[in-house]
Amino acid sequence: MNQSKEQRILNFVLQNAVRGDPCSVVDTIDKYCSQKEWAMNVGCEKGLILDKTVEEIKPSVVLELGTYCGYSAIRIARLLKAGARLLTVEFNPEFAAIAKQMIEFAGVQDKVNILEGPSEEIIPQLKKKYEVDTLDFVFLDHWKDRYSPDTILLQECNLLRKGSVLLADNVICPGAPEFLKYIRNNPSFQCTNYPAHLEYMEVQDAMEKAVFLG
Ligand SMILES: O=C(NCCCCCn1ccc2cnccc21)c1cc(-c2ccc(F)cc2)cc(O)c1O
Ligand SMILES: [Mg+2]
Repeated sequence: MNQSKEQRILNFVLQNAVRGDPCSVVDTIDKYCSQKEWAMNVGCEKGLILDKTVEEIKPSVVLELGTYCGYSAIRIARLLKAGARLLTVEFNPEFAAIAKQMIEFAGVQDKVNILEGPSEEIIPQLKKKYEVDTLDFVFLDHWKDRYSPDTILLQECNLLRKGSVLLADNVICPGAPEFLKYIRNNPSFQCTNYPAHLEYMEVQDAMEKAVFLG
């Protein structure tokens, strides 16, 4: 049975990156996906916006929606302080299996917990099953039409506190118009837009940051 694109990306990392070095894994994925096969990693340009947001917040508890191959999970985890943890949600079992191997190869597995399933099922379990009190940082990178319902669900589940930061990928391409409408008209959020390019392409995209005001 021929390999998936995600398996090819993992194999390229296993053969070309440095085990235990998260930056080399990130750079190797970017090299493969810019030169050989496009893939929906957040990429290096938007990845820098993600890095700066994480470094600013210094979060203890992070939720990522949309693991894919683990690229952004590795970017986030490499910047987390000792004892901080990342919970990342992936509903595609093949992607979750690839991400697990990628995260282990990068050496950040002690900071990362991959939760398999749809966000609408996982989010209500975070407090009791995953011992989360509140979330310091949420990276939204899953189905674009789930960004606003899941933001509402996070509030309903009391998972946000004054100062919790949401960062959403792809608000221009593929786009998340309903999310932008919801979040920018909601007085409980302070929004900032970060124009950028779609990963590995000369196509306009942007990230949206939203700080929960409580
Ligand atoms: O679709 C994107 N991502 C989501 C993938 C599916 C997530 C499924 N999933 C994961 C966890 C989870 C939990 N609950 C429910 C569902 C869940 C995406 C697409 C593009 C893109 C594609 C083509 C193109 F021409 C231009 C741009 C670029 C990106 O950066 C993207 O992120
Ligand atoms: Mg994305």
